[in-house]
Amino acid sequence: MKLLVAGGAGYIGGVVTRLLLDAGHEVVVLDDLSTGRRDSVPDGVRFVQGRVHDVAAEVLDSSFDGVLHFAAFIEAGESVKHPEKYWENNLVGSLRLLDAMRSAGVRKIVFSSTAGVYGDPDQLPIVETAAARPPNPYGASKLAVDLALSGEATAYGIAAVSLRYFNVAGAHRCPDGTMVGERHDPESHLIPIALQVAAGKRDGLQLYGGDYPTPDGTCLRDYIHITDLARAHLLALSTMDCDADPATGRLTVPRESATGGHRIYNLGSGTGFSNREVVEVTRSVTGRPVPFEIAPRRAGDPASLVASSEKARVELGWVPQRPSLPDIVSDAWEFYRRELH
Ligand SMILES: NC(=O)c1ccc[n+]([C@@H]2O[C@H](COP(=O)([O-])OP(=O)(O)OC[C@H]3O[C@@H](n4cnc5c(N)ncnc54)[C@H](O)[C@@H]3O)[C@@H](O)[C@H]2O)c1
Ligand SMILES: O=c1ccn([C@@H]2O[C@H](COP(=O)(O)OP(=O)(O)O[C@H]3O[C@H](CO)[C@@H](O)[C@H](O)[C@H]3O)[C@@H](O)[C@H]2O)c(=O)[nH]1
Repeated sequence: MKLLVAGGAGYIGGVVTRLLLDAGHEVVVLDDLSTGRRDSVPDGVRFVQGRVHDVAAEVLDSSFDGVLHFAAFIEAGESVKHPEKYWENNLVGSLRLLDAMRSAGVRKIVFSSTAGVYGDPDQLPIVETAAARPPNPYGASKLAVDLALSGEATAYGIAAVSLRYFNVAGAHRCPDGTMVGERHDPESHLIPIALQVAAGKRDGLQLYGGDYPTPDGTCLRDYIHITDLARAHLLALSTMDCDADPATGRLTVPRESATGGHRIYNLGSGTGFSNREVVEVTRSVTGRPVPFEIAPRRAGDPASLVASSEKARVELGWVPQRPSLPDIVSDAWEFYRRELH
C-alpha cells in the first residue's frame, strides 16, 4: 500500500513507519517537527515538513491507499493549562485531514486515540464500550476525533480504526540492531524521566499525587511496549476494506453497503503498575538509585487506567510479545544509554 504517515517524525509514528517499510509498503511522512525530529524518519522515505491542517491536502492524491494519523500534541497536563492549543492542533488538524482524504478519495485511516478518553472508569480493566469521560482537553480532543471518524465512516463509507493506546514505552529494536526510542524534549513521561534520574541527569523526580484510591496512593497505568503497539497498526490495516466509486475512486455519497466502518480497539498489556512501582522497576533494571518525592497531583490525571485488549486479540489477532514492565524499561534504558554515548 501507499500510505501517508502524519506525525511520522515522532516516537510512535517513527517506529510504525519502520515496520511499514519492513513489510514492503510505500510511505510518505508528513510532520511539522513541532515535537518530532527529522532524523526519526528513516532514509529513503519521502518527508514533507508541514502541518496536517493545510499540507495534507497538497500531499494526498488518489494514489494513496490510506493514512496513519499520529500528528497531535500529547501532554494531558499541558492540555489543562492550554486547552485551545489541543483543540486547534488535535481536533481541527484531524478535521482538515479528513477533508483532504475525502477530496483525494483516500478511504482508510488508522488514528492514534488514547486511554485518556476514558477518565476514571467504572471498572477495570477498561473495555471499549466503557463510558468515555475525558478528564482533560487532550483526551476530549481525541474523543472528538473518534466521533468525527464514526460520522465519516457512516456518511462516506470509509474504513477507520481508532487505536486507543494506553501508556506507550520502551524502545524498538530494528533488524540492523539500531534502536528507536522516546526522545521528547522537554520530557514529561514517567519512565524516561525516571531513567534520566538513574543516569544522573536529574537529581530526583516528583510523583504527582500520593492520595489516589489505589493500593499505594499513586496513579496506576498500563504500559505497552512500543514494538507491540506498532505491530497493531499493521494488523489493523490488514483488516480494513471499503468500497469506492470505480470511476473517480471517491466516496462522496452515503453507502449502506460499505465494508468500511469505524472500529475502536484498546491496546495495553492488561496489567496496572503504580507510579511507585515504576520507580522500583527502574531502580532494579538500572541498578542505580532513583530518588523521588511525593508532590501535589497533576491536574487532569485519572487514578487508574488498565486495558482490556481482548477485542484486539480476537479481531486483530494482536498479542503483545513483550508485555513485562521490566523488559519495557530495560529496552528504554538500553536505548537511553546508546543515545548518551
Ligand atoms: N506516547 C503515548 O504514550 C501515547 C499514548 C496514547 C496515544 N498517543 C498518541 O499517539 C500519537 C503519537 O504520540 P508520540 O508519543 O509519538 O508523540 P510525538 O510528540 O513523539 O509525535 C507526534 C508527532 O506529530 C507531529 N505533529 C504534531 N502536530 C502536528 C501537525 N499539526 N501537523 C503535522 N505534524 C504534527 C510532531 O512534530 C511529532 O513528530 C499522538 O497522537 C498521541 O496522542 C500516545
Ligand atoms: O515526572 C512525572 C511524570 C509523570 N508522573 C505520573 O506518571 C503517570 C504517567 O504519566 P505520563 O508518563 O506523563 O503519561 P500519561 O499522562 O498517563 O499520558 C500518556 O499516556 C496516555 C495514555 O494513557 C496518552 O494518551 C498520553 O498521550 C501519554 O502522554 C501519571 O500518573 C503522572 O502524573 C509523575 O508522577 N511524575
